[in-house]
Amino acid sequence: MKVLISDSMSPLGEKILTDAGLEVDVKTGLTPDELKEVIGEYDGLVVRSATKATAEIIDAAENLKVIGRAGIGLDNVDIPAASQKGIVVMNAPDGNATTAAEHAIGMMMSLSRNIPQATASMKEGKWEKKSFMGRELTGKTLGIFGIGRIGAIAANRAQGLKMKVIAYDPHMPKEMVDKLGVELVSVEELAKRADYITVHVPLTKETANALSTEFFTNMKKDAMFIDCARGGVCDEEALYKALVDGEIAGAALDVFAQEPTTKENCPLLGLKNFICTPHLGASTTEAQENVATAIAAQVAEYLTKGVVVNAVNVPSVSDDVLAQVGPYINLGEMLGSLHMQIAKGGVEEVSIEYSGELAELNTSPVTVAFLKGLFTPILKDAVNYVNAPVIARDRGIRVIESRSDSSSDFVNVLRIKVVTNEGENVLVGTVFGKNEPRLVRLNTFRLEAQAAGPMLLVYNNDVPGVIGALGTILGKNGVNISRMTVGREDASSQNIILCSTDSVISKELLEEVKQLDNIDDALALELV
Ligand SMILES: NC(=O)C1=CN([C@@H]2O[C@H](COP(=O)(O)OP(=O)(O)OC[C@H]3O[C@@H](n4cnc5c(N)ncnc54)[C@H](O)[C@@H]3O)[C@@H](O)[C@H]2O)C=CC1
Ligand SMILES: O=C(O)C(=O)COP(=O)(O)O
Repeated sequence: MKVLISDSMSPLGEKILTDAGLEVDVKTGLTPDELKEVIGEYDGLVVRSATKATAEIIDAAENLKVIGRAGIGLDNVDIPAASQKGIVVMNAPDGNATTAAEHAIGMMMSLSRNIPQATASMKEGKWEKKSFMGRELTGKTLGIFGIGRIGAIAANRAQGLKMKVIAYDPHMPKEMVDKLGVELVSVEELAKRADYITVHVPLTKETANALSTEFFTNMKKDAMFIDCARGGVCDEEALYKALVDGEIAGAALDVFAQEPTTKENCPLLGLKNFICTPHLGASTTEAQENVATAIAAQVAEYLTKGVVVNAVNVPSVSDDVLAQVGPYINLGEMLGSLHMQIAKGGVEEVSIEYSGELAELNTSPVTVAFLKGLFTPILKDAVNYVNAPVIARDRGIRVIESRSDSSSDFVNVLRIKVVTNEGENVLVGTVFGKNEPRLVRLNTFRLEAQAAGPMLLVYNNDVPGVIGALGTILGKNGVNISRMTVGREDASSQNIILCSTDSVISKELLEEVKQLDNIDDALALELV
């Protein structure tokens, strides 16, 4: 079998693949057309972030069985297209965390002491001692936006530099953050108190452009901003304005909305108080050896033995188990994703009840799939079918499983309650036919919904005219409703409406929907 390594990578990865008996070609810098031409020859493709494994490439990949990402982010891989072709997509989410955190600390020091600017000045033949007055880090406050793996390492290193560390992460329980010696604060407090802000969240629906004018205006005028996580989390136009208007003193970016980045597509590059690196967060020998060896071992294991490790689109279970519980794995993952999207506050406890015939099966892969679904909206590519239970444990989330052999209305029922620090939700699902997952209860509302793709969930009063008004406003905004289910609450005048739409509901449209008469609340949901 043949594997193509299409991005620059530690040679240790290639060695692992050839030692496993695979034929390996290393061809970096291929154009999309060149890749499309050769991809048909390969059973495996190993990438970093430069190669774009688009639907078109995947379509041309006649023999491809696995795509391995040496690193975390899978933004460059069309996962639904791969899943549709039965191609396993896997990543190596652990190997570069320390290196990425160190890069953020390096950026903080460079900003504080004007190291890049002073280097450039000396190289121009100048000796500008007075222009580059710096600032000490000791005693200053570092604010961490997203305290997961990398955020926690950055916190630890900053504490070593005698900094006070505060963090904002609405999905992290306070006790876990306390254990790191870090104070958990609101997003406003983070902006207002920190002397330096460093970003360590994935790009999700919730984090896209989350750091914008309001955040920068709340920051101290002499504070500095660092983002080594993902382009698109920080609104680059707002950052530009904040730097020019003196709302903040400096900024450092390693990641950009558009990469590769130039002065033409990113005016920040023209500012003196802005420093940058070309997505170097994971680029150390150590991290590259970690991720290359991990992904090569995973790809070799799959191609030679059929064993799936760290896949984001295929559960790690045998074919026998998959044949029995496969449809419930899809149901579990769907309920997990919906739960996180409707939950308010940080998750503390999950109770999963298996009833009916399902109670007699090996349901542990369903629990894992539920947890993967639960974390995907907030952690994105960092969660997979292997590490989801570990993430739950590390976040102090209690996972309680129970079984009952009776199920009221359906042959099989999966009932899942998620408790957060702000309340709880119950979702009930079942599988119709061979593989048709359905949501049949959302808290007290009974319904029968085929949840998929972009959706709009509306809580409304059960009075005439609501559906008409909703249809009109979506229609006016060019949003087509492909399916609509109304859920009734027993013995009350409340309804829910779940619409599947052909396009994603924008924030602005969602606000308009919320303003309609007799609508109490509305949420834009998405299942990918
Ligand atoms: N520049 C580079 O080369 C590299 C960038 N990265 C990126 O760094 C980021 C962080 O990676 P990890 O720490 O491994 O991920 P992680 O999944 O361990 O942590 C992410 C944290 O963000 C939190 N979060 C999610 N939504 C949030 C929100 N709306 N507000 C505040 N916090 C929120 C989560 O609860 C979680 O604790 C990812 O985007 C990853 O792709 C990772 C490696 C290298
Ligand atoms: O692992 C990640 O998510 C990264 O951002 C690193 O990207 P790279 O492998 O350096 O192209």
